[in-house]
Amino acid sequence: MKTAIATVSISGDLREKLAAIAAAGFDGVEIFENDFLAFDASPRDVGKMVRDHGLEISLFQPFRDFEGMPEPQRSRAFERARRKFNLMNELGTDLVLICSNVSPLALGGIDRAANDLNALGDVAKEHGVRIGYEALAWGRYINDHRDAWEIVRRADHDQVGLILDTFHSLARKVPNESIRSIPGNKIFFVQLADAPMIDMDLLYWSRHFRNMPGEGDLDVTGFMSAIAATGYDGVISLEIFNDQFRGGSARSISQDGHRSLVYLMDQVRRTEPDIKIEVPSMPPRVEVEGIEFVEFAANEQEASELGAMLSTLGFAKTKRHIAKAVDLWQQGDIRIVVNTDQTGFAHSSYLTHGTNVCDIGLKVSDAKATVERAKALGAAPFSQPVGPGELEIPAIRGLGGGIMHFVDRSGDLAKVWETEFTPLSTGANVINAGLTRVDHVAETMPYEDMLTWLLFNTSLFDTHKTPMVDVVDPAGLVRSQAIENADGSFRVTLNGAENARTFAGRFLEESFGSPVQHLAFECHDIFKTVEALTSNGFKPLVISPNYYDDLDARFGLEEDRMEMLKQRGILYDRDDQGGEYFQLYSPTYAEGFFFEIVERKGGYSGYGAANAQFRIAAQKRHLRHYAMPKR
Ligand SMILES: O=C(O)c1ccc(O)c(O)c1
Ligand SMILES: [Mg+2]
Repeated sequence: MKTAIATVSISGDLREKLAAIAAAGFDGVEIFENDFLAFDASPRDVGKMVRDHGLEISLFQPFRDFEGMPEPQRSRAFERARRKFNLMNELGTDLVLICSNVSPLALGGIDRAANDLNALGDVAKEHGVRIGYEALAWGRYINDHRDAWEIVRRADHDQVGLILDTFHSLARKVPNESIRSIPGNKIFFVQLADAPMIDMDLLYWSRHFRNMPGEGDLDVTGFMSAIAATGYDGVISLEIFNDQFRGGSARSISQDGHRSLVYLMDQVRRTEPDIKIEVPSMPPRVEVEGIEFVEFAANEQEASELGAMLSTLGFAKTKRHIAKAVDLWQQGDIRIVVNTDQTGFAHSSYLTHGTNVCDIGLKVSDAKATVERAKALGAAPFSQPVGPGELEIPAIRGLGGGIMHFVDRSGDLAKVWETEFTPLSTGANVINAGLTRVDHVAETMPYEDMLTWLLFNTSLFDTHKTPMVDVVDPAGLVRSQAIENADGSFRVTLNGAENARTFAGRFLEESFGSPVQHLAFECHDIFKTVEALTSNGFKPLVISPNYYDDLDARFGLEEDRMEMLKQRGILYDRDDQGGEYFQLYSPTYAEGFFFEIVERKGGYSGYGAANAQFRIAAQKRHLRHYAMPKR
């Protein structure tokens, strides 16, 4: 499998783009003509620059409005093509993409187009180049790969083949199965892009909203499986027109691109086991069974404030690490680790971000295999020296500067809490509040990084994404999307902040990019839980009475029930099947970190999106009214 990416897909000038593309591990590039035109080096020098980066020019594109023109435009188009073939010779590439004609002058007619391509095939042969014909979804007459293939078939020329682009085919819902009858050697090139399902003009959708395979909603895997079935063994190339990518980090977008291709081909291999697909073998997507622990990095002072908050939530400090200043707090199946050690990763995380979640431990089916798959997908393994009596726990670097550890049921790893920790005599008079497990981990990132997070999580773990929802903060929009496994034992919400004045954006800025902004714990009887919390001295976030008036209007709850919610500051939601969701929020801590307590009833599977706006407004009021702990 040879991989490539079009230069349009990422930001920078041509030199910056090439450096990022090479670093991400691609074999080649599609030179988008405008990137070449805007660059001030000769075609020969550009060709050399590409090869000096260890890349090849897999394709030159696009050549527009060629087939089916009347005279004199037809002759002009041939002349134009000759000029570009000369340019390709100098660049050192032998394949050009001709996209279907969009000109109002075009005459149409399948045989006319086939004849033109056949005649151009002769010219191409003189120059030692090949032509690939692609149907644009908005082409004037040709906008379906089945018609483009018919033209290529009738052109019947060795130099003329078909280029398939997932976007054009899937956006128009052309069945993937139609690809299987095309001979693989007549497919000259394959371009891949995904896109979110939005009802929009095709051209606008294509030019602004494409994203990497796996980041959108199109069946790119089905498409690629059909391609694989034709015997195609050429380049697979990303051609992504995306507004955020154009302005994003060239390095990280290129890395995502490479990850998306490895992930895609791994999926294809699993759905088409009989087809030979060259992709490094790797373990399948990892089954996550739950969250084993969440670790905070802190200093002594802030650890005691955090501890006070945990106590009001009903956690007990149960264990201390055998060698380090690391405490374990527990309630139900929840483990919170508070690390104030002056050495190691947690300490450097504290120095960078202040008190923050620096590490998340996941319970997985196979911890070693998780790291192996992560490495195959381009993630970095993590390790630090282990002291006497400590275990080597498989780990990787996550996004946003944190790390992730993986434990499974096998051998020593299952006993890490007994091996590395010694029990403390708690004695404290904290009342257990009935919190049973981590319901979800909520991560905040700049909006333009959301897809990176989405791909990272869904390519590594056996999870799916939920539809994106808009959350209105008084200062701007926050987009929110969840990643979950099938039984809900692993849920992460991604919250993309559009600006730094939103509650989420402010947290990111103040914490220097620390991603985990809140932890939500599950309980099974929120009213009982509140009783225990109150005895522990917990003070919930204060919600506006207006919220409860509206709640009453919307759901018509019984009066006492309504009063109970209002008195206790509990937010409420109900789905169409009658499933119910109860949410209670802690005050904010430090730079806007907080805890949430939720109860799900009757199969409610969402996150209370309808309540988020009112919760955020309350949190912002809280930030204004109460002095935050200073450091
Ligand atoms: O948007 C376009 O014009 C355009 C050009 C070339 C392509 O390969 C393509 O898929 C789209
Ligand atoms: Mg294309």
